[in-house]
Amino acid sequence: MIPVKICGITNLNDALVCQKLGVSALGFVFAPSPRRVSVEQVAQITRHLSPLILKVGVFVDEDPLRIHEVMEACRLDLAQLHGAEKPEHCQILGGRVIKAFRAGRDQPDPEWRGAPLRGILVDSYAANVYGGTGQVFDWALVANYRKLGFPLILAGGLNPENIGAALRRVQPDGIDLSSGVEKSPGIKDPDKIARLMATIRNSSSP
Ligand SMILES: O=C(O)c1ccccc1N[C@@H]1O[C@H](COP(=O)(O)O)[C@@H](O)[C@H]1O
Repeated sequence: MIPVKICGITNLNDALVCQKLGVSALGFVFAPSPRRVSVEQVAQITRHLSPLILKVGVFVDEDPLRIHEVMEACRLDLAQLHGAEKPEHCQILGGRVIKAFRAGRDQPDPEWRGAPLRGILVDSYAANVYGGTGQVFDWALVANYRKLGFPLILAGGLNPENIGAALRRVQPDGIDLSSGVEKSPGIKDPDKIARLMATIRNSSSP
């Protein structure tokens, strides 16, 4: 089954629901967002989670030394970078990085080839917002980013209704959802997550 990341977790209950439903990774947003969380909140949540689920911090143009501090304090496995960060950032973070590109907006410049990354994420572009837009982009644009040669995570407006089509069309190495599985900004909807996981499970059975 394809690895699933649910982003914008703000409370332990939502995190435990995701863990129980078989989600592979949880995202915590440390950038301006209706889903923004503090270091203290995330440290409290992650101490109750299985060591076998990945914990990911989401940052926008944050000082890499600060990111490192936050990752240590919150026991995070990876940093997901949504701003104008450069490959040097990823080096400082020991390569424990997923770099986000906004489809059609951020160019997959050659400087990223061979950068110390675990993978790239392709998200939608919306003016003045760095993520969590709830908007789908033209999936044909993914081809441009695949050329960088990293495992590719698809994001941007995914939800239980469109996930089947997205998997068939893009065949990503992972998917990332935030607003499409919420009741309201920052509060997840267990029914939507259960439907999402059931659809993915059915679409990956032989
Ligand atoms: O979720 C946020 O609020 C957010 C804020 C700033 C940067 C990234 C953010 N989340 C990431 O945005 C994409 C897509 O979200 P959506 O499914 O379209 O709502 C995803 O990669 C989240 O990790």
